[in-house]
Amino acid sequence: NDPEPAHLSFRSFINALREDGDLADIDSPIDPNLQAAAITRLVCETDDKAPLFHNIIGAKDGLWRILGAPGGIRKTPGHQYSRLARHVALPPTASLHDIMDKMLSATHIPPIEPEILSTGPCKENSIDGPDIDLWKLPLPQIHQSDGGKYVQTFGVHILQSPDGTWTNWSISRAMVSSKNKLVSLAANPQHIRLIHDQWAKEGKKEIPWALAFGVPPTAAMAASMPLPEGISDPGYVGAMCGEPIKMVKCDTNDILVPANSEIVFEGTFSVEETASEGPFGEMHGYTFPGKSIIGNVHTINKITYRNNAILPISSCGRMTDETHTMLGVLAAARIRQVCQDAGLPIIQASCPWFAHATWTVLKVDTTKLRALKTTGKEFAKKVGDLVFNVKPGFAMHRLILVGEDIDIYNDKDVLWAYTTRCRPNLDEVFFEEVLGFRLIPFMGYGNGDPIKGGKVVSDALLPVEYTTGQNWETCNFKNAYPKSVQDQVLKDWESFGFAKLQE
Ligand SMILES: CC1=C(C(=O)O)[C@@H]2CC(C)(C)c3c(C)c(C)cc4c3N2[C@@]12C(=O)NC(=O)N=C2N4C[C@H](O)[C@H](O)[C@H](O)COP(=O)(O)O
Ligand SMILES: [K+]
Repeated sequence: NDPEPAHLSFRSFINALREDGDLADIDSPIDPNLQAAAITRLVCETDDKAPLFHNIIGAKDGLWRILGAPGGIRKTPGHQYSRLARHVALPPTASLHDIMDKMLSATHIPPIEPEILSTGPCKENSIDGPDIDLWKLPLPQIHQSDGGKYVQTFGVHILQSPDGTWTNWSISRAMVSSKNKLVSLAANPQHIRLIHDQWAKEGKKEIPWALAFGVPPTAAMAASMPLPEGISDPGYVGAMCGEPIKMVKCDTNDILVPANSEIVFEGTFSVEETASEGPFGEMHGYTFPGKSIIGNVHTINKITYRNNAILPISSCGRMTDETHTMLGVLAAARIRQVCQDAGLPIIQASCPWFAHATWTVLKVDTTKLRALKTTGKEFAKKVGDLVFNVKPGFAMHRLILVGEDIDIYNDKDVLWAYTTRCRPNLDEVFFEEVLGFRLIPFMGYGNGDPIKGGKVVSDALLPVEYTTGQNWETCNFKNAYPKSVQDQVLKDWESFGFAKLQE
């Protein structure tokens, strides 16, 4: 057991899940080829416990056990987001808004730089360059039609800008392309691509790189969040936690990795060497068999790992997995922050699971909105011009604006407002000149330009909310009857034979 708390140690996090009754310890022999990911996939589709596979077929010398669905949601009422909450030291009852607030909490405070230790648990075992043969490891096959073994679906890529002033953590998929190489998806506008291009401009051939698996959970959350360019994740996470993250230096380069990482791949990210990447079962729920693209190659020069190391995996696809609960939610969180920093009256943001991280719902403070003396058309254009031109907005293709009466974390509320208050076309502002997200099927496999346009701000605020405020009575039990009638109905409810009401 690690001395650090759950948000600072992957092992403590797993113990916390077990204490929450949110972990399935599986000792049966499980095949890393499809079986582990298939169990994880069904866990994601049924919101069940995170599976910890202790007996992976082919594992040896401590490589490896597998944890699935590290960022999944639960069906336990009031504890739906407890697995995410444990990532950021919040109680199991935390709401998505609380989790987003925590992840944004270091936005305007100084960083706390990491503490560099001489060694750590990630150094307990190692495999040196000439002995590295990834094919001998129990590599997971995540989906049957993936173009290769995606060993990387929840590790954190660590790269630095050429001048070393910026350290970036990010999650990006990577599959094994040879016995000591991976090939990753590193596309614009992601920072992994940006930093790659910075080194290319300096004429460098190989970029010092590390890929750390089983990092402190807060680090995995930051790696999944689009922080502003130049903001180093380690210092941001330190500021969020109120204490420095403990790091150690790689043996074969100067990259720092979290000291208690489960597994570390040390090596270089190639400026020029490419290989075929994909297809992969992606965040929007599709695999297009046989469709691969060109990815960039990472060469592994050394592997270090903890005793009985655990490889975390994300078996992503249809809702609900880490590409929705972390990629989507944390992009929405940053969109809220960007709007607030620009002085827009946005008080909350959400990323409904059914939209597979392509929609962000923005709750507007309509009192402040009315003070702007603006119209829906103008306001929608202002929001879109801002959000669709900054990195946090790149994956989102629809923004929906709603007023205070809508609980944006409740799908029924969001769809009620969208379907009844936003007149198609007239109440929508379209954006065809902004960066689009190729991975969405209507983009990459659609009718138009795969990486440009196809975005919209749907204004689900009625005109009266821009002038004098809501002038309607919602026709539901809570708003269409006097309190005395509601109280009587609730008092008699079960005695009339009706089922106990959910709180
Ligand atoms: C789009 C992505 C994936 C896909 O759908 O295949 C793939 C799936 C997996 C690995 C499961 C996955 C998980 C589990 C999580 C949590 C996030 C992602 C991914 N993968 C992708 C990827 O392969 N390429 C990519 O560009 N961004 C991805 N993100 C999102 C990024 O992490 C996020 O945008 C960060 O903000 C990036 O950091 P900065 O650049 O902002 O510093
Ligand atoms: K990041």
